[in-house]
Amino acid sequence: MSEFSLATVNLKKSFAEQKVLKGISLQVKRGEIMGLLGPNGAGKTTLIKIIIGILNPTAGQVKLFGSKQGRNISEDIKAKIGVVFEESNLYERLNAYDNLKLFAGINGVSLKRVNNLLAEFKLETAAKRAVKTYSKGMKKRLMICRALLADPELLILDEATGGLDPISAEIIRNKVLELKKQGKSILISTHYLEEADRLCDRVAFISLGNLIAVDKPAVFKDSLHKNFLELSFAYPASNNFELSERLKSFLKPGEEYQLEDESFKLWLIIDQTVLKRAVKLNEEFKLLNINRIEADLQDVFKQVNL
Ligand SMILES: Nc1ncnc2c1ncn2[C@@H]1O[C@H](COP(=O)(O)OP(=O)(O)OP(=O)(O)O)[C@@H](O)[C@H]1O
Repeated sequence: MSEFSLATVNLKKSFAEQKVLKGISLQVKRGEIMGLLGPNGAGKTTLIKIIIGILNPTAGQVKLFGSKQGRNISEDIKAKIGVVFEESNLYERLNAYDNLKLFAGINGVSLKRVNNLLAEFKLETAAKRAVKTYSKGMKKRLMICRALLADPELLILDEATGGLDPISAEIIRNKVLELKKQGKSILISTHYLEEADRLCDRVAFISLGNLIAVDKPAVFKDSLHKNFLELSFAYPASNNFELSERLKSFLKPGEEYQLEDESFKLWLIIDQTVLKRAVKLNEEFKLLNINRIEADLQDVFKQVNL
């Protein structure tokens, strides 16, 4: 059994003169949640379409569960993959139950599983209502149910969590984490960096068809060395010049301050001396607020896509 559910090897794709993928080699391990991040037009959807065999690559290879794929992906491999795209693939006039029943019939899946999925995704009470009356979040939950009918080993979500209400987003997130616990692999393409940070074991940054970097979110964030204590102190705006001079002499290189109406803020680098220095300031000024500021994936995204 291969360690990887999915591997692409130097995958390239051109549409006429436009080189959309320029040699992507990406691996998703079993039991791993991999995030695919990148600006609009980076090539994320094209990559996913090649992985599941909707598009053929111009060059390179896709390996699924250890086996090299040719032009057509075999039916038994297809059955191990569930995919959710941004656009709906549901029958709007049918209700949720009949939608799933239809696809369950095609895939030889039991009606018990249909009922279980509707319950897990909190769609039981609406199951007999036409899908056209559903909210965006409910439709998305149903699309995921559809993708999970055949209990796939690899679930691919392309922009599947965008613009959802918090309840639907939470149901989907919890389900993704549960699937991971069962040893399934999940590839998520998303613009929601906070979500990628919370969910993904590793994230891959794609820009202009190149794979820029792949690593754990924490490794990317740590690499930015953004780790500050943000302190706010009260200060009557009487002698700003004197205060500025005082703060300039206090701050280390890389630290900053900002004067506000009745207060000032400063950002101290978190190191072994930070608490001692914060206490010293607190003897001089009245402390209003204290926060820890760390890099997030938004900062990493900006850095990577410069
Ligand atoms: N069938 C096609 N024919 C021609 N060009 C295409 C085709 N499909 C995609 N492209 C182009 O390939 C580039 C990458 O598109 P893709 O949809 O893969 O990006 P993406 O990273 O998924 O973007 P987004 O985040 O906006 O969904 C875009 O410039 C797009 O116009």
